[in-house]
Amino acid sequence: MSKIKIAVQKSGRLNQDSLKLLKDCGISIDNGKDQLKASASNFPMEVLYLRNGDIPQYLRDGVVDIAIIGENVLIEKGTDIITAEKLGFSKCRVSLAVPKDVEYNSIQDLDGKRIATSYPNTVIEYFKKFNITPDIHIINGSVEIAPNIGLADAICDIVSSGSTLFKNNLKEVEKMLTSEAVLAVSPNISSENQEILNKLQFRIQAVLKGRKSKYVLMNAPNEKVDKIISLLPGMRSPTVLPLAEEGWSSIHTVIEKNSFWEVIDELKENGAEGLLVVPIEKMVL
Ligand SMILES: Nc1ncnc2c1ncn2[C@@H]1O[C@H](COP(=O)(O)OP(=O)(O)OP(=O)(O)O)[C@@H](O)[C@H]1O
Ligand SMILES: O=P(O)(O)OC[C@H]1O[C@H](OP(=O)(O)OP(=O)(O)O)[C@H](O)[C@@H]1O
Ligand SMILES: [Mg+2]
Repeated sequence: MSKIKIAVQKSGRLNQDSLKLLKDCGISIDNGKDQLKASASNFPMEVLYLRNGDIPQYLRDGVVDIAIIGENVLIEKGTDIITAEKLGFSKCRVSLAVPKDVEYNSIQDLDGKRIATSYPNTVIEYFKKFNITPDIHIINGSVEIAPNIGLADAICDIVSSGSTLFKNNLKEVEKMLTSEAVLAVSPNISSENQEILNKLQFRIQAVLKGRKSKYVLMNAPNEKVDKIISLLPGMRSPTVLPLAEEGWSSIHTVIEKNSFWEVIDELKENGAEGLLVVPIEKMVL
């Protein structure tokens, strides 16, 4: 029987969340120490641990069928590769930054300036829109140090909290793109492995929907139930069950994770008591 080959980052920012996602999909991977290849014991899958930056080429060559990779790397090196699913972790942006004390009005200020980056194609594409040809210096790490050591006038790199920029006396001046981890697919995937991918994607979607939602339970006097239901931003109509105590009901529903805080005060004001918010492991609609 065929097995789908998935590339997961060997070490770095994506590694743990990628393995956690597979685990939450019910896939057990037999990991030996320092192994670069591992098999799943309960799903037709082989995991290859690779460098994030190398993955687009492996997908193109068909060495792997699918991968969990930073979207920004696909934009830089793999515009021909299909994104099957956004995975909701490793969120960041790719930005241009200049030294804090440099005056910056528009991107035209960077015309003729030296830009240090690990993402040359992304910079070239972005500058094309403004008819500027950047003077790019490719660096593969610690890009933020470049202006301080006189290697460049500006940088283009990943920004998340902004603390690396801050520590290096830089300010973000252009947000070029946003990125998160994605499930990418080789253009050469076989039809057999495409079927396995469909099964995996079904599981991933159920896990991601579960992560975005909460199961909410509360008690209320019967005469307040209709009003409370009207306040709940639910999936469908909530479940209402009678409590052992005469005249009281329990209301159950699923709501989007963050919307709970927006409605909690109103629910309480309208008679809801004993509210419970419970995580959801998987959700199939
Ligand atoms: N500070 C950050 N916050 C959130 N996401 C980030 C951050 N830095 C990087 N990422 C995302 O995680 C991905 C992997 O980053 P990481 O620094 O671990 O590896 P890398 O240096 O790009 O790759 P390689 O595996 O080739 O060494 C990036 O492509 C980006 O999508
Ligand atoms: O805005 P922040 O939250 O400070 O994050 C941004 C930093 O994170 C990444 O580096 P990472 O820590 O992955 O180190 P690396 O250069 O070794 O990949 C990125 O290259 C930035 O330097
Ligand atoms: Mg990094």
